[in-house]
Amino acid sequence: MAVAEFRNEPATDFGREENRRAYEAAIRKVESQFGRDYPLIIGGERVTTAEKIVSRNPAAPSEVVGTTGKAGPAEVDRALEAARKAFETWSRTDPLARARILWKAAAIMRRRKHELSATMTVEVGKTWPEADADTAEAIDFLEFYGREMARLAQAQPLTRLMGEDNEVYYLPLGVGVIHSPFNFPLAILTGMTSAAIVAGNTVLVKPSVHTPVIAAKFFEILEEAGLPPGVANYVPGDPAEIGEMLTTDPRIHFVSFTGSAAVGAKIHEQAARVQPGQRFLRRVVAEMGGKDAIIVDSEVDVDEAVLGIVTSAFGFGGQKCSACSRAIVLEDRYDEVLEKVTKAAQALRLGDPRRPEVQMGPVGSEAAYRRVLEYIQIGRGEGRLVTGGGAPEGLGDGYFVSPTIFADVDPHARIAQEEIFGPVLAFFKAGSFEEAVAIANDTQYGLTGSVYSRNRANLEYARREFHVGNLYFNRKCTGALVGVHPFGGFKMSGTDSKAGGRDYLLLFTQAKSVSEKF
Ligand SMILES: NC(=O)c1ccc[n+]([C@@H]2O[C@H](COP(=O)([O-])OP(=O)(O)OC[C@H]3O[C@@H](n4cnc5c(N)ncnc54)[C@H](O)[C@@H]3O)[C@@H](O)[C@H]2O)c1
Ligand SMILES: N[C@@H](CCC=O)C(=O)O
Repeated sequence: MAVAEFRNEPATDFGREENRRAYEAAIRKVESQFGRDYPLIIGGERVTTAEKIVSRNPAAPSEVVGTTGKAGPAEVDRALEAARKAFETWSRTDPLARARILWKAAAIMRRRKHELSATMTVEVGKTWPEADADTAEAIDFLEFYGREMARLAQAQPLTRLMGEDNEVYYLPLGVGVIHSPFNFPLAILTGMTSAAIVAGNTVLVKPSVHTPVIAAKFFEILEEAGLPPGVANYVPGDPAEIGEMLTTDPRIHFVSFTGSAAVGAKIHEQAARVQPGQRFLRRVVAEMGGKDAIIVDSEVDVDEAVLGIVTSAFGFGGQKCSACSRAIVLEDRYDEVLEKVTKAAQALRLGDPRRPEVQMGPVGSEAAYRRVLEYIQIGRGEGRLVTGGGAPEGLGDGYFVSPTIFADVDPHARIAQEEIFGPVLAFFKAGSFEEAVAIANDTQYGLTGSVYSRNRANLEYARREFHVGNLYFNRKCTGALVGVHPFGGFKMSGTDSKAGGRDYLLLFTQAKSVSEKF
C-alpha cells in the first residue's frame, strides 16, 4: 500500500490575513445558504418529508440555518432495507477500495474546510479555532481509519503450525446505527460513520436534531467521494419517535452511540434484549459524558495551570465531554489559582462567533441554555458564586451564558457530581494530593483528567490512581488528537472504545479464523 504515513491535519493559522479573509468568505457563503432544505438520503435517493427539522443559529435563533427531512418509522424501515441490501455488496468490496473512499472524502473535506467549519460556527456556535479543529479532526478520522482498515486487511501474525494454513479475517457485522451528539457535529459524526463503513458495514446515521445541516454536508461529501447508495443513509429524526426502533429493530446488528450517560444507558439496556427473529447479540459502542477534573498540586507553575483550567473549562463554552468542570486545588495554592482563573474567565470575549475576536459563543440550543441556567441556580445554593451566574447583558436573544465559577463546593454537591455541559466550573480545596485524587475519582464518570504538578512522586501516584480513560499531565484535559490520544472513558463515561486509536475498528468487525490442513 503506497499511502503516506498518517499525520494530523494542521490547525489553520488565523493570524494570517489570507486565512481570515477565507473564513469570512466562508461565513458569507454559508449565510447565503440559510433556509435551504436538505432531504433525507435513503438508498441514494433524496426523500422529502412533510415534517421538517428546523436548525437555528444559537447566537441568533431567528436565523434558520436550514431545514432537513424528519424520518419517522416508515423512513427508518425503508433505510434499514436499503442498508441491508447494500451490505450484500459493500461487505464483499475490497477493504482497500473502501479505504480509498474515505481518503477521497478527506481530500474533499480539505477543499471545503472553511465552509464546513463556518457551518458549525452558525449551526452550533463554534468559534473559528474550535470549528477549524472540529473539521481537522474529521479529516484525521477519515485518513486514520482508512489506514487502519488497510492494516487489518493484511495477513495477521499467527503462530504457525506445520502442515496447516491459518488465517484470520476481520469481517463486518451487518447493518448498524450511528447516533451522534451535537457538540462535535462533524468530527464525531465522521469518525463514528467512517469507522463503521470502512470495516464493511452499512449504516443509518441519525445526527443530533440540533446539527442536521452539517451532517447533510457530510453526506454530500460521501456521495462525491463515490460511496455506493445505501451504504450510509441520512435519517435525522426525533429520538422520542424513532430512537427505540433505531436500537431494537431485529435488523440492527450494532448501535454506535455518543452522547449523554442517561441516553447511553437506556440504549445499552434496550439493545441487550434479543428480539424475535434476531439471530445475533447486538453490539453497543457507547461514548458518554464526563465530570472531568484538573488537579493543581502545591509544586506547580500556577500560570500554566490557570491557562489549562480556563481553556478546558470554557473552550466551546464547556460543551465538551472532556471539559474541566472541577478544579481541585491543594489548599496552599487555592486562593491564588481561584483568583487568577476568575480574572482570566472574566476577560474572555463572549459574543456571536462569526466575529473572529470572539472566544466563547452561545451554548448549542435553547434546551441547553435552560439546563445550564437551572444548574447555575442550583449552584447558588451549593457554593460561593465568584463570577458569572447567568445570561450576559447586551447579546440579544442568543443562548449566551457567562463563564461561571463557584468556589468552596462540597464534592458531593449536585454541581460537583452531575454533568452540566456548559461554562460552569466548580472549585474544591484539597488538604493533600491523595485527597485531591480521591475527590477527582468520586463521581460516576471517568473520562478525562489532568494534573498540574512538578512533583514526580505525585505524578506517578496519579498515573496509577486517577481513574480516567484519558489522563493528562501539565496540559489541558481537552483536545485529544486522532492517533495520538486514543479517546474514551471508564465507568459511566462509556465503553472505553478509544476513538482515534488502533483498537477502534475491531468494535465494528468480527474475526473469522480459517484453518486448512494440508
Ligand atoms: N465520550 C465521548 O466521546 C463524548 C463525545 C461527545 C459528547 N459526549 C457527550 O454527549 C453529550 C452531549 O451531546 P448531546 O446533548 O447531543 O447528547 P444526547 O444524549 O442528548 O444525544 C446524543 C445522540 O443520541 C440521540 N438520542 C437522544 N435520545 C435518544 C434515544 N432515546 N434513543 C436513541 N437516540 C437518542 C440524539 O438524537 C443524538 O443523536 C454530553 O453528555 C457529552 O459528554 C461524549
Ligand atoms: N475528543 C474531544 C472531546 C469530545 C467530546 O466532547 C477532546 O478530547 O476534547
